[in-house]
Amino acid sequence: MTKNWKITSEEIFSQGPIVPVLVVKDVEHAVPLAKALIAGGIRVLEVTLRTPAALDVIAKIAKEVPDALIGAGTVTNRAQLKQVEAAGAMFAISPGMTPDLLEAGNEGCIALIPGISSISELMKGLDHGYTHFKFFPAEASGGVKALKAIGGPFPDVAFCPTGGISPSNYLEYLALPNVRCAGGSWLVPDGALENGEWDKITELAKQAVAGAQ
Ligand SMILES: O=C(O)C(=O)C[C@H](O)[C@H](O)COP(=O)(O)O
Repeated sequence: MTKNWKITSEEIFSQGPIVPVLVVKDVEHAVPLAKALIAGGIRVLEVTLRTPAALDVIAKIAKEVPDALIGAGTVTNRAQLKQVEAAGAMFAISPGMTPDLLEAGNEGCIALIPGISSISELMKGLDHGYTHFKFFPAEASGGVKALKAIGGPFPDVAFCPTGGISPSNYLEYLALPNVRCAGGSWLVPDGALENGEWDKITELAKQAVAGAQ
């Protein structure tokens, strides 16, 4: 299935091993946060639609931090996909999938990475022409063992697991052949963001990236 996406999901997955999942309440944090993560060696950013500021945060990063590959998380329906695309997101990630969201993703201009946590969902996604998925909630859905098992019948499907990933387990995920990158909120602890501890965020990013090399 040919898609009109500006950047493919494979290109997004191959930018680096870590995808920070960001919950940003204050639009003033957008640019310094993005710059702090980029200084730490991370390029792909997932700003979740969990706060009223999220669309403005995406727009600001898209405009002011050209080095970032800015995407939106928690995109659960067609309307949100349109909104994040208009805000300047270069990709969208969903914790799950619906037939309508999958169709909207195929019709849209930015890559959609649907979320799955079962084989049947994976097969629905494949039927709609998707090959790159979020595996969510990763730890609660069987974690590394589940992804290893899924790799048997579906060796060509690529995953970005999130949900319960931390410094203590992300390397086990990244060691799997069907895992291209791992995502999570651990890189930007709430306190560090609220207090504007940009150096600390850069340091956490550097450690995570260095560990994965
Ligand atoms: O908001 C979304 O769209 C999600 O799909 C969920 C996030 O990816 C996870 O909540 C991150 O999980 P933690 O790293 O355990 O905090």
